[in-house]
Amino acid sequence: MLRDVTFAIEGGDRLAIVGPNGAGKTTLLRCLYRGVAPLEGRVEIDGQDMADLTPRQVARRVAVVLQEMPADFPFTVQDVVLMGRVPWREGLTGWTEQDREEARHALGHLDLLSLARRQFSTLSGGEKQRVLVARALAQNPEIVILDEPTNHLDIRHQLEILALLATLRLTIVTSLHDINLAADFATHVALMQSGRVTAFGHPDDVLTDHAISGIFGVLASRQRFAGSASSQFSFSLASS
Ligand SMILES: Nc1ncnc2c1ncn2[C@@H]1O[C@H](COP(=O)(O)OP(=O)(O)OP(=O)(O)O)[C@@H](O)[C@H]1O
Repeated sequence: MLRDVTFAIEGGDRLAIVGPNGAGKTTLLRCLYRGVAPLEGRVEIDGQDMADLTPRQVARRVAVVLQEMPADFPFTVQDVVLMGRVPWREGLTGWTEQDREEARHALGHLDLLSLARRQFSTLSGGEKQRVLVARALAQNPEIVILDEPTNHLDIRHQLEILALLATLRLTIVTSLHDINLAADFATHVALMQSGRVTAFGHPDDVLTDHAISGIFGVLASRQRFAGSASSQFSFSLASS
């Protein structure tokens, strides 16, 4: 259950939702892409209540990359990425050249062209994750919502996917467990605990030692490096 959640982001912002297991990150994301309707309150996109939009109107503006992957999915990588074009399809016509071009472009962006003809079900977890991001990009959305997009990825692909998302002129809303990745990637952070957003703002203002220590029940300490904008959190158990 979410309570008292109010925030706004602008086009082009990158929002990371950070918080412990069960804090409500996935539930908040579901509300944002209209996977569930809020019991109270509303989600607006450009001042319009999302509930007033058709699923197709939402899908043309918002692409979603979820953690759950279909186990047995008899499609090739190329087919899966083309599915991102469904909201743009008119009537019962087949794929247009533009659909195929958008899909190719997205596959190239995610370094997946060599896997285009493979069965999706035969890919590794990380490869599947990249295919689902490619499908979201082929959808040509304004907003991409991702639930733990780096979950199955090795460190290089984690950095690559977040760097790619950061270079696209899209609005990104993503849950992230890795606080260091969130601090580097996001323009805004929403810190969540027990269904509430307890802090919202610039990563430097929200991701403080005190806030992270309190919310996760650990000792968090952020080290900043001389002459560099980057920083690194280190963590230890509060009792150790
Ligand atoms: N469909 C549901 N019915 C009942 N409770 C639910 C449902 N979905 C989520 N919850 C509960 O709501 C709370 C928030 O869950 P949510 O999945 O949003 O957390 P989360 O922050 O994404 O957690 P995690 O980091 O573990 O993925 C949890 O206590 C969860 O058990």
